[in-house]
Amino acid sequence: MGEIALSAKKLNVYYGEKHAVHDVSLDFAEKEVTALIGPSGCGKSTFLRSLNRMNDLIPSCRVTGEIRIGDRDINEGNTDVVALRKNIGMVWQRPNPFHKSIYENIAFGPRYHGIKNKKQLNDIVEESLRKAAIWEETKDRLHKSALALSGGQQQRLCIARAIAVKPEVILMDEPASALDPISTSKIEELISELKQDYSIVIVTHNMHQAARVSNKTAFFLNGHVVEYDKTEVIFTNPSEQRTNDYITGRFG
Ligand SMILES: Nc1ncnc2c1ncn2[C@@H]1O[C@H](COP(=O)(O)OP(=O)(O)OP(=O)(O)O)[C@@H](O)[C@H]1O
Repeated sequence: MGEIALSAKKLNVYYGEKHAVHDVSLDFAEKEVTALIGPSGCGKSTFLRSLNRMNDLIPSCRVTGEIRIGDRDINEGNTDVVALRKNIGMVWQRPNPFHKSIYENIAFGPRYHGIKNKKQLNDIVEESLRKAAIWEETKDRLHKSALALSGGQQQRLCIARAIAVKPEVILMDEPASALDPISTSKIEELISELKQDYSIVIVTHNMHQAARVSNKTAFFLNGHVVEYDKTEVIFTNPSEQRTNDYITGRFG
């Protein structure tokens, strides 16, 4: 494994009395894609959201354990959560562009974080859209509404928006599940490109997708991680019978 970008240690997540994630410890390597798979309700999204403290927004939610990035635990009280979410970006299941122009969707984050220079903002917009493989489709309509883009284009725009603030890690919660097959394959190609620069953690229901895009896979069941290994091992020679049963479609 390369350098560790992000690490969960004995992470537990509760919604009131409901214990949704049990004692999960996982290391995510720099510049690798890690897929989180498992049946509906097994805690994948809850775990993913805890990696940049998105669960803080849910009043009943309580988290124990550590999430380490570098030498810091993000669950410490003095964490700057805005800076944290700049460093660990998020792409959601449904594309959620702001009701603004394509340009403003991308420039918003860098501007919020203090970049005012117009040329610098222009460069960031172009670079982010290029990296998200949507520059050619948008360069002549940068000041038109982002909502006029197709769903697949909107999702690539949302990826560009996440990239624009220069994160180290990008979290993706089923980023292609609302898209058609062509848009899905564009997102998958993009993920393969992006891992040259970022660590990516992706929740997916689609096992073919996990097998295609990820280096490592964690199999979740009832809030526990049953098995975590190289993706090829999980899909061809898992150690646990429950992993084998899941990937061969016996349940879930
Ligand atoms: N906001 C919430 N309040 C209360 N319980 C919740 C909340 N969100 C999730 N849960 C519960 O926590 C458990 C884990 O849910 P989670 O959404 O993390 O699973 P998942 O594996 O991502 O499922 P899916 O694949 O269907 O999205 C489930 O039992 C779910 O009902």
